[in-house]
Amino acid sequence: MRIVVENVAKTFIDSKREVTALQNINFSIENQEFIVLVGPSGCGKSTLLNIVGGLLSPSDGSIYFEGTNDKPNLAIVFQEIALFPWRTVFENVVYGLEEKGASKQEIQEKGQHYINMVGLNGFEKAYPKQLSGGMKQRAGIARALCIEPDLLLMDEPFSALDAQTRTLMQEELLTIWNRTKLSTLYVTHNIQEAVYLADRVIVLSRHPGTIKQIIQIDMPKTGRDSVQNREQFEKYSNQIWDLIRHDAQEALLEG
Ligand SMILES: Nc1ncnc2c1ncn2[C@@H]1O[C@H](COP(=O)(O)OP(=O)(O)OP(=O)(O)O)[C@@H](O)[C@H]1O
Repeated sequence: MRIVVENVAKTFIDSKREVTALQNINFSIENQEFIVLVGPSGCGKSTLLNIVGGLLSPSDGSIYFEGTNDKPNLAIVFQEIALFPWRTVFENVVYGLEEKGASKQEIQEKGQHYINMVGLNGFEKAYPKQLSGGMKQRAGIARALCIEPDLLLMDEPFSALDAQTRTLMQEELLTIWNRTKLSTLYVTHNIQEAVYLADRVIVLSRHPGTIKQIIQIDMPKTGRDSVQNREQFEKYSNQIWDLIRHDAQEALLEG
């Protein structure tokens, strides 16, 4: 499936003011592509992700899902994973499958498969309150993977985690992606995370949010952070930071 975002704009209107959060947004997500949206605070990253995910409607423009006649299957992972506290890890992970009316056998097999994939085997019967932040995030990812979505949407999924857990989760996400090759739209503030994960990075500018540049990361999907690749990794990181710096400074001053 290919996703086309065409001329999307979004204006929020409330009693006090009108905010044009996005304007003239055009890009595609090719089948099995990992796209990362980066940009300073308030540039409209989450708004765009929510529009592609169908949680918000655009004020203008359209999203097309090419190559499918059915309603596309989308899964979203947020920064704060909302697990059902009264359900075990396993029951949380298979929630979407149950909703779809999957058979008992399918629920059992897929649930276990994705729990194993995110490294939560042994914790199937644990409840969310017994899990660390990183483990909750893994459970949320397994829940999203379990419905085998056409598109995985992730909005700063690791930003509430400590730096070391975050690095490990990035590595695991890449391993999972190499196995599943799911088309993914991923939002982050973090430039290194973007260069580490993306096939293409979309850099947004703010007020209103428009696409400043789309950068193809021409590096193999494994070992990007290795010593041999350091120079190229830094080249991409610097290129993106140069595009964002001015807007980020403005965002800082505006608070
Ligand atoms: N429901 C809303 N009502 C009014 N304005 C909104 C609403 N949601 C977002 N905005 C505004 O739209 C702009 C983009 O917000 P959005 O949250 O998408 O940015 P972001 O890039 O994800 O920011 P951050 O990185 O800080 O999470 C901001 O100016 C924000 O204040």
